[in-house]
Amino acid sequence: MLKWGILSSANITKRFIPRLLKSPRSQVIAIASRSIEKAESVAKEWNIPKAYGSYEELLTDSEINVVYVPLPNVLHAEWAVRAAESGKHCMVEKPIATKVSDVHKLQTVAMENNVLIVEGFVHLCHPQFKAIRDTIKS
Ligand SMILES: NC(=O)C1=CN([C@@H]2O[C@H](COP(=O)(O)OP(=O)(O)OC[C@H]3O[C@@H](n4cnc5c(N)ncnc54)[C@H](OP(=O)(O)O)[C@@H]3O)[C@@H](O)[C@H]2O)C=CC1
Ligand SMILES: O=C1OC[C@@H](O)[C@H](O)[C@H]1O
Repeated sequence: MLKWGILSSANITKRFIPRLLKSPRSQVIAIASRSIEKAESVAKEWNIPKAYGSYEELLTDSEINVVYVPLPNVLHAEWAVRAAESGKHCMVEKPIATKVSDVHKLQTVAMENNVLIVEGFVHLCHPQFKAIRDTIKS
């Protein structure tokens, strides 16, 4: 079972959380925000059991085994590293990082901590790219 912790009350969580709640393989355990009031408000909206007033606190929750990182792009690598170092798998919003050196760091930290770090690269599944692939093949 994927037991998710969500880092922030980003707008995209309004689209991500309802999809997760439909998945039989996922449970949303906690949400964190820099503001405990915001975290509690999002938690109440979606019946998420735990709310934290800092991202650090969420990463200490041993019930969570995968973290969703929808922070501003420049913070993706830092928090993916911190999640991996806390022993948690990580799904990072696109772009996974803003520097090639950070991508290399993510590869290293994932291997060292035996976790997966994946990018939520929505465009791979977009119909327009399927159409391009189909056109190239034909
Ligand atoms: N896959 C997809 O289809 C889409 C992906 N995205 C990606 O998702 C990510 C989030 O986008 P979006 O939802 O628009 O982001 P928002 O600006 O709505 O949210 C980002 C959140 O990050 C937190 N945060 C932490 N530090 C800062 C800071 N210094 N300044 C501002 N916010 C901060 C805030 O949460 P809090 O206050 O709760 O701590 C804030 O709500 C981006 O990486 C974007 O590229 C966006 C749209 C679609
Ligand atoms: O990456 C994206 O894909 C889906 C869009 O709705 C979103 O605005 C964009 O950031």
